[in-house]
Amino acid sequence: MSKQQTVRRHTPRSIAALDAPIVVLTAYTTPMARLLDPHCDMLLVGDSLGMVVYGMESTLGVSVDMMVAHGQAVVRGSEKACVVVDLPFGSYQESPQQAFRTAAEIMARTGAGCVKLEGGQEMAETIHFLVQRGIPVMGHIGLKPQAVHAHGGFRTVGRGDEADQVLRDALTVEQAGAFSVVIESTLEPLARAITEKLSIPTIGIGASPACDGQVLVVDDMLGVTATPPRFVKTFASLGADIDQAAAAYAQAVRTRAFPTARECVGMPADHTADNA
Ligand SMILES: Nc1nc(=O)c2c([nH]1)NC[C@@H]1CN(c3ccc(C(=O)N[C@@H](CCC(=O)O)C(=O)O)cc3)CN21
Ligand SMILES: CC(C)C(=O)C(=O)O
Repeated sequence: MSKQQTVRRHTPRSIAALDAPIVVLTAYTTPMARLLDPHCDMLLVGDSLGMVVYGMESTLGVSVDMMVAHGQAVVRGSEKACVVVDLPFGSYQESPQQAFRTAAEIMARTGAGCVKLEGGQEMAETIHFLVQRGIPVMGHIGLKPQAVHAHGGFRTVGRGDEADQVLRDALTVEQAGAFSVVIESTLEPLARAITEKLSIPTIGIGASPACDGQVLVVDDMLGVTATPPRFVKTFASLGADIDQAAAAYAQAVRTRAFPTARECVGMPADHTADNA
């Protein structure tokens, strides 16, 4: 976005080498990417955009073209953060070859330097296939929203016997060559065990402070989402601000308090002078 060449963008390699807590937020648009970029190590163009931006009930309806459009927007609006784009439902699960074609298309069309895909052991072969061919991959284990129907809803994963499977997932994802892994909606002891066993950074969402980094959906942390997941902390109340602003605008229009001369194009100078 900028003409200066001084800012070097984070890469999957430089992210994997960070030892401080890693700061990640989702972003879906250029103006939001511009605002978040100075503060984040990574920006995730998550397929959560189907729910957050488009009002879908799950992420299953998100297409490659939607991910490309929003991926392009976020790459344009950022210069320092590593941008990672989700592979959407149905675009990679069939085979490693299908995953490669989708990841290559997304990276070629957006300029993003890596992709994220959901899955543990069952996706190890696919992750390995991509990584061997030059595509850095971020894994995603625990609650996998694209498997919401198999999970039986958006719920905590890794209670009891399930914990062993999630730990195996983590180890195989690392072995397959992922540079980092998202852990979603798991209990603290499991997230801690995984983070201790892995040498790649773990990025938690609803997965405790034991992780190497944290990610939240930006609309959730800004207080825009009507009913966010329980693990969210809101750092602003933009939903309330927008409500107030819309109410003030509506009243100004209805009372003709807006626009005044200063907000009009091409008004004579003697009219605008009062408001200058
Ligand atoms: N706005 C938004 N924020 C997210 O973090 C998010 C999305 N959308 N969409 C994709 C996935 C789905 N995620 C979710 C969504 C809901 C819960 C949730 O409501 N969980 C319940 C607990 C339910 C249970 O354990 O039975 C909660 O109360 O937080 C969790 C993760 C996380 N991701
Ligand atoms: C919730 C995060 C981790 C995600 O995968 C998404 O935004 O789609």
